[in-house]
Amino acid sequence: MSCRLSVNLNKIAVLRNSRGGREPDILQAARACLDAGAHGITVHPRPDARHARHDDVLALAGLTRDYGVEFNLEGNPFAQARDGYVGFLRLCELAHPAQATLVPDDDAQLTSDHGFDFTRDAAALQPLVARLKALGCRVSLFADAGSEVARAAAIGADRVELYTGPYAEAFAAGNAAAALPHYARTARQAVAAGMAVNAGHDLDQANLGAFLAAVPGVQEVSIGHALIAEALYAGLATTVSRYLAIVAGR
Ligand SMILES: CC(=O)[C@@H](O)[C@H](O)COP(=O)(O)O
Ligand SMILES: NCC(=O)COP(=O)(O)O
Repeated sequence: MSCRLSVNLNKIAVLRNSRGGREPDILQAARACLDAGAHGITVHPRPDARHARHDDVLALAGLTRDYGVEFNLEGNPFAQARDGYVGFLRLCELAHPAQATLVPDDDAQLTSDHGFDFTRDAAALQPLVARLKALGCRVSLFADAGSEVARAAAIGADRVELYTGPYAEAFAAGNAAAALPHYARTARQAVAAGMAVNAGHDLDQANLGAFLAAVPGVQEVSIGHALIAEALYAGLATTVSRYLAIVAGR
């Protein structure tokens, strides 16, 4: 099966949140991605609500249900509920995402930057994975290349999502050939343990092809930061032309 693309809309929410109000509208962005053929939508709400918020999650859950596509909700299942954030498990109970991707990032992190330590975290993860599966969610665990992914299967995970940040860095430095075998080996181990493989973080139009060519069996990539940046460049010329037409007609 070919790889599926889930578009992460966190950055649309960041831009909107920077001004308050509704623009850019995360639902309009989601519709544009899905109308263009994207296979699903991802968001990664964080407890401080700097990205997608609780209301975005519920609205996107409805929209993706209407489109009949996958909604992938990412988050740290250990983060405490607090003002404005009900906690990841509760959010999954409310939104019923098709896929829940568990990511061990803490509040101080700018963005996700590592996968789980499956040996250390197994006992804590197992009941949470079971609860999510009882809700009907496919469960994916964020994993570093080279980590003990076979243990993720023992925890009950359906998939692992390979954290591709280090690959993206290596690619930018011209060292992709050194990094890719670690990802390929980890992907094979995951499949041998009975799971499927997703991948994400800092993937872009430049580095994605080489990754998919080298890493077997990747079923889904979730891409946000670079995709939204690339979309800005792709759309700026058209948009500037439209403004020029308006000011020229004054
Ligand atoms: C798990 C992962 O890698 C993504 O959810 C990523 O964290 C999204 O990017 P931002 O943190 O920049 O929103
Ligand atoms: N799971 C990775 C994701 O959703 C998007 O990560 P990025 O492309 O914003 O780095």
